[in-house]
Amino acid sequence: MAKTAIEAKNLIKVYGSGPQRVEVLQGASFKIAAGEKVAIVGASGVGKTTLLHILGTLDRPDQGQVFHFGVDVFSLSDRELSRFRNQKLGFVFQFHHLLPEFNTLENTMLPALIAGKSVKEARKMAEEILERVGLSHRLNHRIGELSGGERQRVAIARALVLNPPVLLADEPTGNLDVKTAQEIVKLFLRINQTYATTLVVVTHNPELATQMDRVFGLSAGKIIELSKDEPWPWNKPSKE
Ligand SMILES: Nc1ncnc2c1ncn2[C@@H]1O[C@H](COP(=O)(O)OP(=O)(O)OP(=O)(O)O)[C@@H](O)[C@H]1O
Repeated sequence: MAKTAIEAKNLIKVYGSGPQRVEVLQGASFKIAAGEKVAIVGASGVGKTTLLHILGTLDRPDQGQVFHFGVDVFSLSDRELSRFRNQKLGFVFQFHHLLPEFNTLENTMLPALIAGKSVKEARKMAEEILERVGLSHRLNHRIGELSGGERQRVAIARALVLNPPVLLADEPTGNLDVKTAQEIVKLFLRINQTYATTLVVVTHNPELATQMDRVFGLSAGKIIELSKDEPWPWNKPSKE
């Protein structure tokens, strides 16, 4: 059986207090195998981004644990955690968060430089992954000179430059037209096949969600595994 890449145990996360109190996660637990592709879906505001940030150690749960390949990540020191995030996780955000004053190549090199690679090594790694995502002809373009789909591909290349075992993506097709979104879906599938990268994708896009191995629904603070063939609970027609 495949190794467990990510295990979430009884995650609890509450924002605010008094009337502002929102119990976002109320005991979310699940396991994701190494090399698996999982979508997280759910109604707007239900807590998907919060959950993804906790899985990616960008935010901490109030209670519960997250293990990446058996490592209890929130038991690491801040320094160890930064290193872990840089080397073991790739992030793709809805609004790509690229640095506009730098070009495609420089943006992609950045995680490798932070990891201590030489400029020469970082450049080679960035060029390789940019070729993989079909951007070899845009290396010297600044971010503002790229299309939405190209920017998202730079963001994916940057997330993958150190070949992390886990890629976390938040609405990666959210701002793209249908055709460009389909290209990004294909790219994710190719990356998963080529590098056996474990993929966790938060999305409202059914086309992306149903291409994953499993679909997790976040509802009332808990994770339920959904069948890909039935309408998801919040999409069911109302009985009235
Ligand atoms: N820093 C915060 N302080 C207080 N409340 C917050 C904070 N971050 C998120 N929330 C609240 O927690 C809930 C979950 O937010 P989250 O962004 O995780 O939802 P989501 O499922 O990703 O939503 P969407 O699909 O609309 O992007 C929302 O009700 C939101 O208003």
